Amino acid sequence: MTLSPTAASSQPLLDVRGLSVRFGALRAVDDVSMQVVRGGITSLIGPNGAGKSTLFNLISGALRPTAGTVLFDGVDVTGWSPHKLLRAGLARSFQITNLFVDLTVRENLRLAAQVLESGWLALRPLAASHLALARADELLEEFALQARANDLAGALSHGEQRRLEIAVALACRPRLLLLDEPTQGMSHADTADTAALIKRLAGGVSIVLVEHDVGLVMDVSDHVVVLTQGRKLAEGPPRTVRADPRVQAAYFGEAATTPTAEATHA
Ligand SMILES: Nc1ncnc2c1ncn2[C@@H]1O[C@H](COP(=O)(O)OP(=O)(O)OP(=O)(O)O)[C@@H](O)[C@H]1O
Repeated sequence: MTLSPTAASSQPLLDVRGLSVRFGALRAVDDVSMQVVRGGITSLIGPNGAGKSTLFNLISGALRPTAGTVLFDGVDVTGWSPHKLLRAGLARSFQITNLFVDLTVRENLRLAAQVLESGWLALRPLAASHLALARADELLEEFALQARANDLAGALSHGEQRRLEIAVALACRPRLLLLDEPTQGMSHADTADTAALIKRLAGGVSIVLVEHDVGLVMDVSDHVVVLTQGRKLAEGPPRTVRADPRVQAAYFGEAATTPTAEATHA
């Protein structure tokens, strides 16, 4: 499927308008609007339970909103299935890895890349899927996973699995990539590598990042959106958001005023 390129390139790639969802009485996401421009990294931060993953679920089609719209490249994609969104160029990675642990690393990438192939080609035997195989090999190289290509995904280290997860999400060459806590559970070294990887990827794909590591967010982001209790509290460039007293009070707390935190994140 191709989205009609009616929009000027100055139009936001993603335009979320008044998005809401309730779970019973809980307004998990409450009238949130945000825009993602083409290129660069937009991060979504907020305390536990703020609604970050739920907002990702609404944007990526895993949940249907009770109100609001999602425009992707000018097209109303509200309520589209994750698969349909993926084919349109919107992919996501998950907080908990979503790999086929009993398949090899290359197989995981090849299966993900098959979305690239349309119509009858996709029904051909897997071995004949040349495009997908070529894309898998490209990603193995790009993500420095060649040495692990024939190992089961379940045998990878946690850091390698998270890296593979991002590679899988990129297999179909999306225009927008939603990354849900890519450094969760990672060592300090793996986190630093992931920050560098995210920066590098942003040259080719627009990224929306949910991340608890505020230092990483302030380092890699072009734009930061802060959620609390399902609502948008603030947004702007990292420095501006960091300095916003409402954000400091609601999210950063005391740490934001300490010299160490300022030196690290400002
Ligand atoms: N399927 C669901 N059913 C009921 N309540 C839910 C459901 N999913 C999320 N919630 C609730 O919605 C609120 C927002 O949760 P969400 O996971 O989006 O927050 P978050 O900002 O991603 O948190 P965290 O940083 O801990 O991952 C929380 O109160 C959570 O308990």
